[in-house]
Amino acid sequence: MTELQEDYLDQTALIEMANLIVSRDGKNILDSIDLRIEQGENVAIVGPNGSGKSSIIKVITGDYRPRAERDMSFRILGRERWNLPELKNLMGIVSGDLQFNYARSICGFDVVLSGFFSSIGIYPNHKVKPEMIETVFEVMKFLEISPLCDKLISKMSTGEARRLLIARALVHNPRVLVLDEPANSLDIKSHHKFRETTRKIAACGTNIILVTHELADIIPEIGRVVLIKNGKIFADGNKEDMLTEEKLSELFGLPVYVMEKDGYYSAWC
Ligand SMILES: Nc1ncnc2c1ncn2[C@@H]1O[C@H](COP(=O)(O)OP(=O)(O)OP(=O)(O)O)[C@@H](O)[C@H]1O
Repeated sequence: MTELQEDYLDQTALIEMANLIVSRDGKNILDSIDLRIEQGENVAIVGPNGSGKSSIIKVITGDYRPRAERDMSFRILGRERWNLPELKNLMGIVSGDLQFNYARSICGFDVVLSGFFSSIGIYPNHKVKPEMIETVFEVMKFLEISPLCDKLISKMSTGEARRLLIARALVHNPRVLVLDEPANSLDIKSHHKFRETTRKIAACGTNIILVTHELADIIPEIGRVVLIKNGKIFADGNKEDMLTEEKLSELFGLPVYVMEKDGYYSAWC
């Protein structure tokens, strides 16, 4: 854990948003969002396609700026302003966009190593220190992906590449791992492996913020679910109270059936 991280180990919320609005093309894609996520809390953000889930993540990562309304506030660990290296130390991000950027010939080891430089691959100007190399080996071992060291990411399966990108996100030992639709296009076995990986990370005390429309992605360690609809928070609370047939039917606008088994949920209609 870095000094910066230790400084913030208090009761300050991890993320606080109040009356947060984001507009694009004259439309509020996020509208009056009030959201507080505590340190140590694992949260899933669930909603239909286009509801605003990824936009919330893009606000957190600084890619989208909220509108400067008078009563708007947005803080991460109590602070309104963060520079990129600080945010990078705090959060690891895995998204589909990132995987698309990596669709070329870079070996697994370099993909993970490039997490230290927030780059796509390793370049001559990167100063690679021995402790970075050690960390890459450690993280790959922890995630049980050491055999992917020499394999080109362009030749990996989607599941392998996804776990590699999680390793890339973890090299800084971040406090928070943000997963945006992480299990898209994974088959049943890869999905299982992915969930086991996420559980292992959560067990080590890393906060998980998961964005998904797939209930099966929500690991038992996630206790809170925020439902998003049309850019607004539709409901927010304990997983058991949110993942009900009544709430999900209203969220998706059609009758949804839900089943729970061993802490995992699935839904169909
Ligand atoms: N840069 C942008 N310019 C214009 N519209 C945008 C932009 N980014 C997002 N939107 C719109 O905002 C809405 C919310 O998008 P967002 O990607 O946050 O949804 P989502 O819930 O993550 O969807 P999905 O599940 O399909 O990934 C969508 O209608 C989308 O078209």
